[in-house]
Amino acid sequence: SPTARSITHSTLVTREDLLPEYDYVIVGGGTSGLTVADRLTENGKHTVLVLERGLLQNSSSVTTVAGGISAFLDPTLLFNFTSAPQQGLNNRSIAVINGRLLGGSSGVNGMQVLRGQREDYDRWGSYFGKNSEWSWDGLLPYFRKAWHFHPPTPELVRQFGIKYDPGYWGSTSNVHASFPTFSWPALKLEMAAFGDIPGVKYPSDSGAGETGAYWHPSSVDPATVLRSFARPGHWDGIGAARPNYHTLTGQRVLKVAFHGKRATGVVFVPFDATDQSQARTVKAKKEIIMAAGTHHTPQILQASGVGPKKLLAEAGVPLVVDLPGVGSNFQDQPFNIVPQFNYSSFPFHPDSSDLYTNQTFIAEAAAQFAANRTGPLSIASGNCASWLPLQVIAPQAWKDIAARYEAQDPAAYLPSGSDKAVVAGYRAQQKALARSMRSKDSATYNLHLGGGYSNGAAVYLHPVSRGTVHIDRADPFFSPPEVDYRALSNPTDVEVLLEFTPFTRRYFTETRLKSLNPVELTGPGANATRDQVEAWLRGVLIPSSFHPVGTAAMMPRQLGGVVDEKLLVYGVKGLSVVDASVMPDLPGSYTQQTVYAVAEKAADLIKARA
Ligand SMILES: Cc1cc2nc3c(=O)[nH]c(=O)nc-3n(C[C@H](O)[C@H](O)[C@H](O)COP(=O)(O)OP(=O)(O)OC[C@H]3O[C@@H](n4cnc5c(N)ncnc54)[C@H](O)[C@@H]3O)c2cc1C
Repeated sequence: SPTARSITHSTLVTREDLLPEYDYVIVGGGTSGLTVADRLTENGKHTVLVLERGLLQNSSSVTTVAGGISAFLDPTLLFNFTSAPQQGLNNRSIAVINGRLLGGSSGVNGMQVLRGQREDYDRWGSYFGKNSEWSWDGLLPYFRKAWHFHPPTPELVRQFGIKYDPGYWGSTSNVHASFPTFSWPALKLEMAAFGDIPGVKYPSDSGAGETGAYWHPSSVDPATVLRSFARPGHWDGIGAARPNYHTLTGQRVLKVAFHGKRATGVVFVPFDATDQSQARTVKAKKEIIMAAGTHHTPQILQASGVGPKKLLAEAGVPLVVDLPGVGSNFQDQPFNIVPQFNYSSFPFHPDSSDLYTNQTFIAEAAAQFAANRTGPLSIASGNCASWLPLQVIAPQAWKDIAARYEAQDPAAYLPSGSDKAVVAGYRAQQKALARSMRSKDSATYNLHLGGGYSNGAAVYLHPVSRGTVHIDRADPFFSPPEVDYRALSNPTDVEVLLEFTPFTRRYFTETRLKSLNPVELTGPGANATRDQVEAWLRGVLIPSSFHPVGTAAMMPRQLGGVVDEKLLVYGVKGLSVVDASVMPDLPGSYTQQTVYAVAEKAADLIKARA
């Protein structure tokens, strides 16, 4: 049975084959970059070059669905660097994980397909006033365009009561969202247990933009049961008919070249170069499109002279435009934030741990998958979870938490010396996020269900601490970016997280799950004081669920924005950003579905000004 997909290449060129000039040069052939490249080359009118740091990788670690982590465990597919020591986390440094291959992080992610709540996208538009085209209604057509939805099998629907509504999805994209053919029996009870908690809803579809508990698809092609990602979705096979589309892999873009304030080209070197002796420049007639992801897009912009004046001066980079927002407003979603619970009476068989411990079950599952690509090995990293508002998880405390947060001096917990535009932007976010904290329709807590006798996989969806991504002042081009999550730097994040543990305990021990005799295994202990819980959090929390956003935020320039509503970089011409870095703040979900939708919209914006 196939473990790797056969590929009809799009046109992979060598450095020697490059044209001297393209209409568009796209920096980064990842999730957003390949989506935009596909759409810009469709009508044959524009020449496009994609420059990608990684290689075309098609090993089974990329394509395998089962468990959803084989790519994540393969270091050849990932960037390899660590964050700044985190003061709020006992000075621990954290691995900064990103996909480094053609297809980017969509080629290594956990394949969970989720979108945020309506309010998230309306909030983005609100930063521009009342008439912004960025809104839930404005993005819904792009969510539909971005995904080809395949409903769950009738058997799975019957067994688990899965609700879905194809009206929230499309069926034309080559990026697929589908369900496994099998799921773990315990999930039915675990999902039902959320209904024992006042205020938890069961929306009609995971894509309805609502809070609650729901089943969601995975980015898996149901025809092959292999990972569906940006490369097969937007690149494989399309190039032969598109001589206007070139891709060059294994190249590290160092900077954007400018003529005055106009971006004219891109300077790049082979990925293993350690100096600029092999640097080449390729020109762009119309636009340079940044799609290198939330960590690398700000690095390249800053190294090009687009960023905070002071940082650039310290790094010896000549200034093109002082844009203090480049690399500020950095956000990701913390996990490892609640105790682990194990059920001591667990009548369900099989369960997900059987795939690791039960040799007979493993052999049967492998045989079933080899025979018809069904069964437990068709599950990626899971398909059901809850996405809950603060007032559901903290019915006593939410009002005070929101009020204290809103009353904060906006500069108090930003990096000292933050530019006044960055502070003003944070003030705008603070007001909007305080509204989200009070809303029944905005999720802050996520508990992911794995179908086993052990659980505690919570994610904090809307942290209010803000970090930074900066060039290494000593070596802006070849050193990795300095990534500082500044985790738990804002005390509101501690206040919110202190509510997560008691709520999780409530879910396991005060709902129908009580019948399974859950035991709290890890964590601060049921009798821990708030100080002890906080100390425990600082010792274990991981500040990234691999959902980084915000470092080239789409916000007004006077609010520290980097790109406008058309995704054009302020203060220069011919330069745009289309990746996750443009999200001004996090959606109440994981990020890939939104990245694809934003990229689809970006392609339309770029075509409209062609
Ligand atoms: C391990 C992991 C698990 C995840 N799990 C999920 C999940 O289950 N569900 C979900 O919704 N989201 C998940 N995500 C997040 C989601 O995949 C990302 O939000 C999304 O793919 C980001 O898309 P992007 O276009 O912004 O960046 P990317 O897809 O990362 O693309 C950036 C590209 O730019 C290239 N690049 C970087 N620097 C340079 C340079 N200097 N020159 C040339 N090229 C460069 C990179 O190699 C990469 O290919 C996960 C992410 C990771 C890393």
